[in-house]
Amino acid sequence: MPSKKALVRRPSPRLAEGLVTHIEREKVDADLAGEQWEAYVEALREHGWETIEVDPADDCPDSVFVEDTVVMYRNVALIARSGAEERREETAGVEEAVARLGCSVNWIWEPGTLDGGDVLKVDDTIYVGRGGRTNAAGVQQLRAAFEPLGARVVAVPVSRVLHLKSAVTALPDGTVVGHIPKVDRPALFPRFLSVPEESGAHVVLLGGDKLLMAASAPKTADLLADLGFEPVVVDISEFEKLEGCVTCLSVRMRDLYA
Ligand SMILES: NC(=O)NCCC[C@H](N)C(=O)O
Repeated sequence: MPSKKALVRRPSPRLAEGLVTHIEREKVDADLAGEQWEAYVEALREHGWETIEVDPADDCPDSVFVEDTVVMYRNVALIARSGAEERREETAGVEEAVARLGCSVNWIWEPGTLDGGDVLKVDDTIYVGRGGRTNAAGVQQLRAAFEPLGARVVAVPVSRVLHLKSAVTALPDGTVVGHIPKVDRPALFPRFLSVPEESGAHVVLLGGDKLLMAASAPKTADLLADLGFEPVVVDISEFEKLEGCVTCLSVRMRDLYA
């Protein structure tokens, strides 16, 4: 049975200073964010995930968005190099955590930039968003790291949102879901389902038909339930104010060689 481990990282006391790029800044309630983070972690645990806390990075406001720091494929952890310089110090603790788990570690190097939020895996196809945070050299380095291991890397333009996974994610059957106004090229995905809300495009596969989703996408939750999936809903409003999604608050590790 595949392992179900997930990296998470406690919010920094400086969370409210996190970056915003495509939306207006709104005041973040740090206490509420802490409660929402605990509930998110609990939802992962309740569905069979062993959560592993990366050492906190209190000086890095965006460190809770741990998914951006590393891309996992099989047993290899590719440490990212964010397109936002402010986020580059976040990787040190993550590197230690993945090494402790026995992963092989590889790195995105200058001049490459890549955020984990730009990488969507659907079986052995790895879609990578070329956008504000991931550049062409980052795409090439991702290819060089993972194609020899059996992946096919498909580059996708991203201009309307922060990351590829802010625009699209995938259901357990591989269908890509996205809110059309935010997706540059829906035709690049072989099976695409349009959803009625922007945050409805963000699903975390918990196992089986269960999908972790944000409370801000009730119509999409209904649509997906009607298609036979089981939405598990968490409120992440304080992270959404910083352009965070359910996907970016953890790194799911399904294929660890352990
Ligand atoms: N993968 C993600 O969706 N990450 C969200 C990162 C939000 C953070 N405020 C940032 O701008 O980097």
